[in-house]
Amino acid sequence: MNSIQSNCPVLIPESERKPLAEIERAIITKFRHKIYSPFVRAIKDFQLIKDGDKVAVAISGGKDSLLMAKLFQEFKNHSKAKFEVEFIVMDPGYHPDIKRLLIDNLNYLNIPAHIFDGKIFEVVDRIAKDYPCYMCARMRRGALYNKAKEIGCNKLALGHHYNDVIETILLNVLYSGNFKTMMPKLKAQNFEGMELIRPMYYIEERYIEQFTKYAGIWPLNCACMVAAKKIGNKRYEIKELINNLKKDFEDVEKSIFKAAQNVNLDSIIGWQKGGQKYSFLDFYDKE
Ligand SMILES: Nc1ncnc2c1ncn2[C@@H]1O[C@H](COP(=O)(O)OP(=O)(O)OP(=O)(O)O)[C@@H](O)[C@H]1O
Repeated sequence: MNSIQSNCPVLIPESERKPLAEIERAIITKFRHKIYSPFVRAIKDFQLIKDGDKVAVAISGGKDSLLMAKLFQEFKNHSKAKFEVEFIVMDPGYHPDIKRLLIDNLNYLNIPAHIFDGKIFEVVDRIAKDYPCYMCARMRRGALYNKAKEIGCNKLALGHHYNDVIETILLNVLYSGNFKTMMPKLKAQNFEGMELIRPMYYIEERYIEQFTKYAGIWPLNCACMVAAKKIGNKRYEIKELINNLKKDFEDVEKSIFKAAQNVNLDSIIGWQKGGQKYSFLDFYDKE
């Protein structure tokens, strides 16, 4: 657990880093339709932010959450919503070179963040060698909620995007035999009063990549020091599967995404709600 892994896809910038003012302007001009508008639309559609909210924007240093931080700054400058924003970064035990790159990006992009140590890689490597990702994700979520709460926030924003949602649906169907999507918001189970929000829900990953390359930023990618290439695999396989499906059916992603908004309970055998299991038979003779 001591080297930076090298097997992940790397985003290569198109050019030198653009000046900050240009990057910020591009969010609301060049990338308005592809990025800024879907961000605002998700906030409105799913009622992600209310007046008086204090949102902790969680930044890993990857392309998605760096952009999310800038989107929040733009949204705060341009909308009438009365809310506060804090930026939080948990260092899970990044390689020193990775951490340097992360801090350099935050400084360059003018994102004032609370950076705190999570020591998660070390613990996960010690106690959960065989299932590091599950453990890491759980510990990370807990650490982020804790920090958000400590600095007075009631919401935690994560940088999951449109393609994460689609891949999650397919991963569940194909590998777990259930139909579950990633929710645009949910109430934290162990942190009373806290909510998790995903304002990048409608933003397609290819546009995040385009933006990042355009801005000339080198984001962190796969900074994990524990599971190396091992885990990302299922997600990469699903990505490849979807890309293959798209060759024959261009709108396949839209269909998968929409499937979670159009579930017809009259044509479902069984489902769960609030931890309780139901069967169509429970209702069959009553109808
Ligand atoms: N170390 C961290 N500190 C703060 N937030 C984090 C950290 N790791 C993950 N997150 C949050 O959780 C989200 C999902 O994490 P995941 O590892 O799946 O990221 P990702 O898909 O690679 O996105 P990103 O490009 O933002 O890293 C991130 O977008 C970010 O909001």
